[in-house]
Amino acid sequence: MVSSLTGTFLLLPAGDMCTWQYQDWLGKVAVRFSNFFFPKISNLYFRSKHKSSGKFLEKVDAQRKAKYPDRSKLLKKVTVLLGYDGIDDSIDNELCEKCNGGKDDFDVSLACKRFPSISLGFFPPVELYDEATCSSMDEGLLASQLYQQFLANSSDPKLVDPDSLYETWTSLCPGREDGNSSSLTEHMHSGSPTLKPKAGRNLEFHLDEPVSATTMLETQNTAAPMQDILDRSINCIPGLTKRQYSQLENCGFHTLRKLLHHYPRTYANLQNAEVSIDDGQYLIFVGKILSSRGIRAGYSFSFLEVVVACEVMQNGSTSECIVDETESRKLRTIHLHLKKFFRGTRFTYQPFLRSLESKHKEGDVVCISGKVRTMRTKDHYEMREYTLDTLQDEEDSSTCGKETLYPIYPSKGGLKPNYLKDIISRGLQILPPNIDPIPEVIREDFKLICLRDAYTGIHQPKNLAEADSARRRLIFDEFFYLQLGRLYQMLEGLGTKLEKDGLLDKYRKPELNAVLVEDWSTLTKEFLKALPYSLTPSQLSSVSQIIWDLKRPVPMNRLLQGDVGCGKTIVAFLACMEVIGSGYQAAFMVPTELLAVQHYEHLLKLLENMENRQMAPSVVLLTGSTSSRQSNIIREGLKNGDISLVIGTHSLIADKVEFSSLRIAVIDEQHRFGVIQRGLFNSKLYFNPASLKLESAKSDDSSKGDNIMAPHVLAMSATPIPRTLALALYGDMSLTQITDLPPGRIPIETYIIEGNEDGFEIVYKMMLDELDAGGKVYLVYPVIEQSEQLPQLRAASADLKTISSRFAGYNCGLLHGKMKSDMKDEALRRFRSGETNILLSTQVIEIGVDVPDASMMVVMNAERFGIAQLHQLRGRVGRGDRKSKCILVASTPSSLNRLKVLEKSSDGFQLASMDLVLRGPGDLLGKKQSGHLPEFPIARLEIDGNILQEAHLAALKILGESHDLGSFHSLKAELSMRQPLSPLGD
Ligand SMILES: Nc1ncnc2c1ncn2[C@@H]1O[C@H](COP(=O)(O)OP(=O)(O)OP(=O)(O)O)[C@@H](O)[C@H]1O
Repeated sequence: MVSSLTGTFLLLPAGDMCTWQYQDWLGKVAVRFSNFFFPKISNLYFRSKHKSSGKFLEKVDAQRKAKYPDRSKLLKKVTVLLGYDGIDDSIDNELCEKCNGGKDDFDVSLACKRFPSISLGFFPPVELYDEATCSSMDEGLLASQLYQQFLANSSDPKLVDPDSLYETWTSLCPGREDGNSSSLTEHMHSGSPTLKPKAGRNLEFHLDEPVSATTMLETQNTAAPMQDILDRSINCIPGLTKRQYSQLENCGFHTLRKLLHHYPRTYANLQNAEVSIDDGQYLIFVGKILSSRGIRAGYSFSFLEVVVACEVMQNGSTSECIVDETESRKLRTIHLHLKKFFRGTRFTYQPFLRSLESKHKEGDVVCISGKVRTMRTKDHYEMREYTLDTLQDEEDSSTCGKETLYPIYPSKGGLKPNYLKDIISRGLQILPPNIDPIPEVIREDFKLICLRDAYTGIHQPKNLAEADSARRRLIFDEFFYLQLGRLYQMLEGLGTKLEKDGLLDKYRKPELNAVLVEDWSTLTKEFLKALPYSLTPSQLSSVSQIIWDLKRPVPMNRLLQGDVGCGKTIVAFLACMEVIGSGYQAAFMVPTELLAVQHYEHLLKLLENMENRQMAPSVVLLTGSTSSRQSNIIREGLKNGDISLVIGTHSLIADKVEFSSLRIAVIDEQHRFGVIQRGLFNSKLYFNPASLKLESAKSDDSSKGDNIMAPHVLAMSATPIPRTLALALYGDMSLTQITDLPPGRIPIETYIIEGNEDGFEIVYKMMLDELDAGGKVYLVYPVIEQSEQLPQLRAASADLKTISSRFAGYNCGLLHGKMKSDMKDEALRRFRSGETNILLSTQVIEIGVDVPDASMMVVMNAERFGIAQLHQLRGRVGRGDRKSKCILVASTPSSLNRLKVLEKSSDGFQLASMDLVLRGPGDLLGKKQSGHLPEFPIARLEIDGNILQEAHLAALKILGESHDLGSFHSLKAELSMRQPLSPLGD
């Protein structure tokens, strides 16, 4: 094997070797080079059986003037000749074995002497750099520059410590440490002095020496694409070990962006240790370094201990006390022991420890902040979590310790807050200044700080004001890209510039356009005539706005909001009629079968009332309970266009369901559908011109030039979500609100009653009165069956017997989610028709159930429900002209207060806003629905509504200038890096 390989090797001309693409090897070899490789290879060389490898080592030496990759290439060959698969293999096997336990008696310096191409300390100690890091460093632009600096400085034989690599990094990207926000690129462009390593210290750079032309060019090239650094793998952070890298990866920190978006939970406001020092406090001190020692404490364990002496007040006195010499005696000296621990044999080498020690010089004045722990000896404290800043002089110390915020991070996936803090701070150091995709003019207009300052400000704020502006900028970003993405998608669907400008104009001016009833399609007008009531002004204007949208060659994405029972369904039916009247199809998707059946029956009844019955479109019901034979017929009808309107559950989004010419998708209770379900629904609902069968039926011009348009989407929400939330979910701001209730509605009387014996007597008495007066009663329970774990909860099934015997003269029915579909329909039908007078139910009735003459609702264990949910439930009564009551039975006196808001208010918007503030948007939409919200890691919709509005305006401004973002390359790139957005707000 060796000989054959040797043969191959010798045939290769040296020139070829120089051109080989061994970039990835460069990193790998760099990793191993100074730590294991030279001693090991040399060691192996001295074994007689590997004499041939010696020749190649000599060849390596002969190539000493060649570029580094060529030498590394040769070294790799040597390992292969020695019988290993490569350097990795050799290290992982025999070489590591020695490293871990065997006595390594080989004198490295001898090898260096013999082969001058081998220089020790050529690279930073490789223990802390894994292969991945190095190869990615090699790819990274900043990294490559740094790498070049190291190569250029290769003559320095000093072994360097791992931390210093990122010190160098910092010096390449001057950061906030020195308060200087100027950038490397700024230096380059302004022609100001450039960065170059200081002679003799390969990890320091200063500004007064020119760099070579190559470095200059590289640096200039690096300037433009810097914003993509955020989406690079976290292994671009220097100093990350392989273990750290995989730990972070496992916890979801795949990119630098993900890491930097792990925001502090809060900030501890560090105080000067003026009064007392207690265990676990976060404090700030200014003092002088007394000593710095790197200590080898075991075979594979070492630590650095820096002792700092600080003067603090005697307990009980404050700085103001020092007015004269005598008073100043009240000062006492304490000793802080700053400790950093290292595990691993490689950290026990003396050069490493000496180099750590040398970072902290005796007599340096430093500012230390962090968590203190008292030690046994009086006035001695230990700090393991700390930040240390060396002050220029003692005067500096006066500015220290005024107010310093110490970020407290949430832990993630087992990674400790302090560990994350450290990694994040390293991540911040490699951020170049030019990462901001948002143009300066927008930043100025909306008074935003730049992105790099925002990241620094949120993670390492100097004061609360800085943290606050950072937070504002980051929230702005969360909203801005959401809005930009939505609007961009909408513009993409449009053909001409005029149309695009028109759309943007529409969103700039919130006043809505409407189509007069006269201009509605004939079918819509006929259907309107068949209604047993007149539309309320709000319903009428909602239909007119929607029809205006339907006539435009832009897919509508509109949310129809309205308080419970305000009559949204009829508005959606009219929109469907308009589309059908123009020769297209409509789909109406609801979350439950119960609701699908109800809507279907309701619509059929209305269509029956139509004067011109021939005009009535074909309507079908498709749910999970539809027989497969029936489903096949329905699918066929939808495909060939025979069916105009389908009402159904999520069966509508099944793969098999195809439409001939779907033009509108109505999604009732839209937030009840999962993200994936809605995505599927959107993607499949594309108008298919090939199978257009109803072309001849077109009666208006709404379809001109739009035969490849996505269907309009009308989402409805019975949960009256506040405007900010709606805007966040629907960046295009197509929001229609029904603000009035149908006439004749009498406000529901709400009572909060404690569920004790007396309380229930009152409740039963009120129920009996209602039943005697001819009313119908819903009894709502939190659970179906009684459970041993929660005996205090009343259960619907268990209560059936009790209630039936208590109200012997009246019929009771049961309705819950576990019942079969037809049983549920039957239970509701009997209640609607009056065959049953009391319906014991779970929250299954919460959504959309419409029994207009139901006049009383009693909610058991009402404290188990959210405010918005109770409001929804309460909306099941009071839907007709009968005076209705809602009784909320609270099982504990403490929960009475929370429920009282429902007694006072019947305004769904007000109650929902309250819920939003109290519990956040996820809870408002129900726990299962929280995933529907776009990710807002830092923004709080309930308090950041104004920023959302600004972000919307900024997005309009940007797109107004460039519809396809062609003039904003960085923004476009940023947008594409963020999650693709669906038209429904996911
Ligand atoms: N303009 C109107 N005049 C009189 N009654 C109306 C009017 N509009 C709707 N209704 C009736 O009001 C009741 C509630 O309407 P609908 O079910 O559409 O409300 P909704 O907004 O969908 O309520 P929910 O949020 O509970 O689903 C229905 O019985 C409906 O027939």
